[in-house]
Amino acid sequence: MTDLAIAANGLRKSYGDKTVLDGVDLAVPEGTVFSLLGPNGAGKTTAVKILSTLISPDPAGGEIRVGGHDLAADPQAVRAAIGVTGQFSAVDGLITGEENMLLMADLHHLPRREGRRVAAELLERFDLTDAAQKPASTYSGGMKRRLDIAMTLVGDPRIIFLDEPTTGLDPRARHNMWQIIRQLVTGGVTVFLTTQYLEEADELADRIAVLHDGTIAAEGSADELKRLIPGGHVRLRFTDPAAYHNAAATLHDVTRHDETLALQLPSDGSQRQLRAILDRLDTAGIEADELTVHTPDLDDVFFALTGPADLPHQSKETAR
Ligand SMILES: Nc1ncnc2c1ncn2[C@@H]1O[C@H](COP(=O)(O)OP(=O)(O)OP(=O)(O)O)[C@@H](O)[C@H]1O
Repeated sequence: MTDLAIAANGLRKSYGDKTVLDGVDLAVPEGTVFSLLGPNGAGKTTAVKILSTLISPDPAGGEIRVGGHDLAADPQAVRAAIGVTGQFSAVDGLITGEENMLLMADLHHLPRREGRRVAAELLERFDLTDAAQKPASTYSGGMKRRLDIAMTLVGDPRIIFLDEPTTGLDPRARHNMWQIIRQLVTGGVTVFLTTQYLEEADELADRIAVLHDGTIAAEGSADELKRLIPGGHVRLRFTDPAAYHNAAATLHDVTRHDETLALQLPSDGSQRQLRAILDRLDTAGIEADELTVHTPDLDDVFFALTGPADLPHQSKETAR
């Protein structure tokens, strides 16, 4: 158990008769990124709030340990070991970035000189030195998030909870944030990340748990989760109806889409399989106008596990 930064057995939380978490087990090794993935309202923030001692779990659940400390018996020790950056920023817009940092240093009872040193170092590390004397309300969304994380790091936490850290950020700011998270982990910090972005979990997380209906519907690395579901296929499109019909008769195991003159074949996307398909077409003298390979991604896993999306799912296909 000692190498687990976070360990929870049967985490439960209900509000009235609404069960939000219905027995969630978590095991997050030190120095790794764990991502809790789930649609709106799945209970991600609730899990973060419990693990960071902001709210209590239902008493029926099992033991929860964070940073090696029992959450129920020693919440103070847990608080000392963690940092939390929520969806709603802790940044005070009326004061400057530097003043926000110094406020955190005071909260952590750092001596004045030490507080100034830590604040300056973190502002530099998060590329906020130039903006340090400006009111935080003038910062962009990405700058505010960076300041928020910098403030979290003042207490030098070994475990950081990041609740949807990139929601609302533009792609550049999101990639910057990913870089920051990777650097934190390189420095030995454990990151518990909640996100609605599958790409984010895919990029960052060592392990991903998909939260659905109050329980973990699946857990594993991104690759393990992708292997859980079938869905790899090759799609061939034709403009010539005769070529389309010939191909449908020549190839095995095809699904026909007569309206669009498209054929779909199950495939793992390997070179060997693609060559076999193309060889059969060549031998029959048939030329497809377009060939695309679809490999399952985390979106497919997510929809397979949590039910259909609200919007029609746009399949991601790689043209070859
Ligand atoms: N204090 C509360 N009282 C009653 N219901 C609550 C309370 N806090 C959260 N809930 C409900 O619990 C459910 C889970 O909420 P939570 O904020 O944990 O979801 P989430 O996965 O973080 O969603 P989002 O991605 O939208 O932030 C929601 O249905 C929410 O309405």
